Amino acid sequence: MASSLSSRSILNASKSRAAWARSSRFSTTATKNSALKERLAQLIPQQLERVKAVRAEHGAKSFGEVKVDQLYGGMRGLPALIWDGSVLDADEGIRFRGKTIPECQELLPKAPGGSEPLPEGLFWLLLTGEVPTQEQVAELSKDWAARAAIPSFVEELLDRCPPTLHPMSQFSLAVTALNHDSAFAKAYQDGISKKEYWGPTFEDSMDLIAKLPNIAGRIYRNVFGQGKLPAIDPSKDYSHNLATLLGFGDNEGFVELMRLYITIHSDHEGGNVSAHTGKLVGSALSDPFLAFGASLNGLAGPLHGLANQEVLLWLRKMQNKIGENASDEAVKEYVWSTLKGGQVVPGYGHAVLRKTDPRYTAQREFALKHLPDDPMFKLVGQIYNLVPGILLEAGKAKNPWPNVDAHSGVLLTYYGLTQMQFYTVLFGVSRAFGVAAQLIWDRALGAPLERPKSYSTAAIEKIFANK
Ligand SMILES: CC(=O)SCCNC(=O)CCNC(=O)[C@H](O)C(C)(C)COP(=O)(O)OP(=O)(O)OC[C@H]1O[C@@H](n2cnc3c(N)ncnc32)[C@H](O)[C@@H]1OP(=O)(O)O
Ligand SMILES: O=C([O-])CC(=O)C(=O)O
Repeated sequence: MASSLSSRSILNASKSRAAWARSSRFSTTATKNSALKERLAQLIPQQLERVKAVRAEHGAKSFGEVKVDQLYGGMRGLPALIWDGSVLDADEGIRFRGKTIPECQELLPKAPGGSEPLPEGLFWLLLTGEVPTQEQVAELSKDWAARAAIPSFVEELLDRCPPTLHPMSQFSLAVTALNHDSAFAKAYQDGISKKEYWGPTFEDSMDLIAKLPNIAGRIYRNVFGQGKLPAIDPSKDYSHNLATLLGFGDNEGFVELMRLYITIHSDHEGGNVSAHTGKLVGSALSDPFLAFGASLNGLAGPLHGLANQEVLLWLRKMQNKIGENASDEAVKEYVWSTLKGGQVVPGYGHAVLRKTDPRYTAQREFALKHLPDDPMFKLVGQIYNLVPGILLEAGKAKNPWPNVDAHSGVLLTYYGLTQMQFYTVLFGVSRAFGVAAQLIWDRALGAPLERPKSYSTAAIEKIFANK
């Protein structure tokens, strides 16, 4: 009785959802059989065979020992996940499907007149391992523009948020609410076969990425009072549209920055907080909106994506305290006072990297080209010359070098996007690319529910009592 009641209420809910969708102005007009989806459909059987072969040959082999310290120490270095889009080397930094950032900058298609890679191409690369053609990338831009509208209830939800609610909380709320129209959730309720999971996951992922500029733009304009949101232009690329929705579409430098920014922040292998959270939540067959909403809540932490906001706050506080054009001695003293106050120097250190983050270097090169004389850029350079030495002297941080977040805020500030509380939203727009690509593959390869084993301290004491 209870189960028939609950299935009736699920049925009613899905009927009213369908009625709502018909009545709302939301509709997906995108190409359903895109070239990207067709290419994936060709690649999936090959990858299934490849994984089967790897497991048959190596499945029973050990990957090394696990130390008790790793359980207490945030699982550093623990081999625990499969993530195909990118791999992080401690010294060299990230490679997207085997390609470094400079290689991606060289090989991926560009906008006419532009010199930074289009993130559409990066998404294609993350998903297929292949560099797309200009035409394939242009089709993706059009597809995303066609899917960009957000349901009116999500617009209302955002419009009702108090401007004091952090932009990342608003972002996560809106992305989670997109689950209302999830193709995967609907297909699951309709009894889709496991073998078909990847199809609606692909559609949801494409919708997710496509709708992020409208969500980000609406949050920005609501919170910072920047006027009415313009429409998406189907003839423009994703980054150009994002820039337009934020009010910077006429600034070609900012548009180029968005292309670079979204490309380099997209993916950082699978163990970082936002990527792993998305994969974990997706493993329960929560749809991509629920999974990526969870990713965003992780990205919103100050030790992860929020560090780009923290860097700017820290720089501003420094300037208030010691003035602009401060001497090296004054900057050093300020850095030491941060450490002595028991705080971290934001933008420095990393859980895996042991050298300067190549994403930092890519942004520095962008700055050298577009804003070489900017005083904040010069301050970032001054800090780069001083902080690693101080962190080494302090003796705790395993990596004294800057990460991606040490540089991004200064570039945004230069172009007039000065509201630092918004910075992590842009990181989130980009991170959707990497998380979505892996969610699609996880469903295509039948990745199981994640459920590692945990231990209590008492259990560890007992295990090693007589050893
Ligand atoms: C996109 C990204 O997520 S990139 C990272 C963004 N985050 C930041 O920039 C925040 C500043 N950096 C940090 O807090 C750290 O370096 C993290 C969180 C990124 C990495 O953490 P871990 O892997 O634990 O670093 P590590 O093993 O080097 O930490 C050892 C000690 O050095 C400290 N440490 C590490 N980096 C810093 C730093 N930038 N400033 C001060 N202390 C630091 C740690 O807090 C830790 O102290 P504890 O022993 O008192 O707990
Ligand atoms: O790799 C990490 O742990 C953090 C990071 O730089 C990212 O997620 O971009």
